[in-house]
Amino acid sequence: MSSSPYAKELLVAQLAVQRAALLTKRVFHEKTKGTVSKDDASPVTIGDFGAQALIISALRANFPSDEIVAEEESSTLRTNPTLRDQIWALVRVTALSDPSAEALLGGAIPSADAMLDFIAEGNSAGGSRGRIWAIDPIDGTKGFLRGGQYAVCLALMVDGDVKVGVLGCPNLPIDDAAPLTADIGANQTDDEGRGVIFSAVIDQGATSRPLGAGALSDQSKPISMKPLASTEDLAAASVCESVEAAHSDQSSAGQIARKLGITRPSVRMDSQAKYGSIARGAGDIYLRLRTSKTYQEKIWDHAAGDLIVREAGGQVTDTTGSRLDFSVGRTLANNQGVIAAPKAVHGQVIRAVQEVLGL
Ligand SMILES: Nc1ncnc2c1ncn2[C@@H]1O[C@H](COP(=O)(O)O)[C@@H](O)[C@H]1OP(=O)(O)O
Ligand SMILES: [Mg+2]
Ligand SMILES: [Mg+2]
Ligand SMILES: [Mg+2]
Repeated sequence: MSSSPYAKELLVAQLAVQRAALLTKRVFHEKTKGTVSKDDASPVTIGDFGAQALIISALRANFPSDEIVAEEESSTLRTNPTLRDQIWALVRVTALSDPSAEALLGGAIPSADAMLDFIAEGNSAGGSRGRIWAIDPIDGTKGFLRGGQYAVCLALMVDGDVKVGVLGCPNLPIDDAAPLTADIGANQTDDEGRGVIFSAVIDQGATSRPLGAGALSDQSKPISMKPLASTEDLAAASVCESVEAAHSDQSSAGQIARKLGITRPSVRMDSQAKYGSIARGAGDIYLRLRTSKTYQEKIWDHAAGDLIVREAGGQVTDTTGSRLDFSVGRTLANNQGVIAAPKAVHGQVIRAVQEVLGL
């Protein structure tokens, strides 16, 4: 193993994300996905819980004293043995089908109860001190359920700063040069040519590699944002935004694009696949404009993507132009929305955002 900073964290994170992504793919092909509604009416499936259990067990085997902020909690499973057992069966069969990374990932989870305990360990309050991992086991659960884009997301923060970010995107093309496709309508789950892991380590650049099983042979390729520099470049840019109108103000995004001279319709896709897509130059700009004054973005929805885009030559801020602040807990309480774009044009994009939003 190379001795560059965070080499072990990167390797463990990639293997854990890969294994969790295999689990989610398995769930997609099952008839019962165990979908239940959470208190906020958003869906969660056996895939979300199972992926979170696998990632936390891998982190615990390697970094026992790190803190973990993860999206899902285990309390509903403790009173729902049927759901718990479905997840347990899935976790076991996935680990068996991915044997070659066993040594690094710490061996099998011993029991269903131990699995629930792992899921529950993602309850850190976050903050500005020490090593904290952020996990979104399935980001874009709605996209996942409809066969569109979703991402398995893992990031390490140290003293509030993201140092390592990994995104597993099972339904994106492996080919970094493949054009963007909108999420709705197309079945994007055929295995052929799809499945990619984006990674970044602070000051070491960003990469992509195919998502597979087991050991990671060296197939990482450096990725970079498209080098937009001029107003003409901007006019040909493509904008990525959420599928869900409730997650981002699509009408303001349309006005911003027009102000920048952009003529192409925006590409709507679920999840942090948007960050990965612009980081490899398949898209150019990610706009996320808040729709409510009360919703606070969650750190697990942005930490990995933020680093991957910045390491690929992009700039990521909120609509006021401030960097995303991962140091204040489980949410981005200090930020409003997200604007990600190639460095050279980010200022121009922010000006258009502020004119349209009246900031
Ligand atoms: N009102 C909201 N504004 C912005 N993001 C939201 C909102 N409600 C939920 N989300 C989160 O947006 C993420 C998906 O983003 P995208 O639209 O880019 O695919 C999900 O993690 C989802 O969280 P949750 O898991 O709680 O549903
Ligand atoms: Mg969710
Ligand atoms: Mg999410
Ligand atoms: Mg999620």
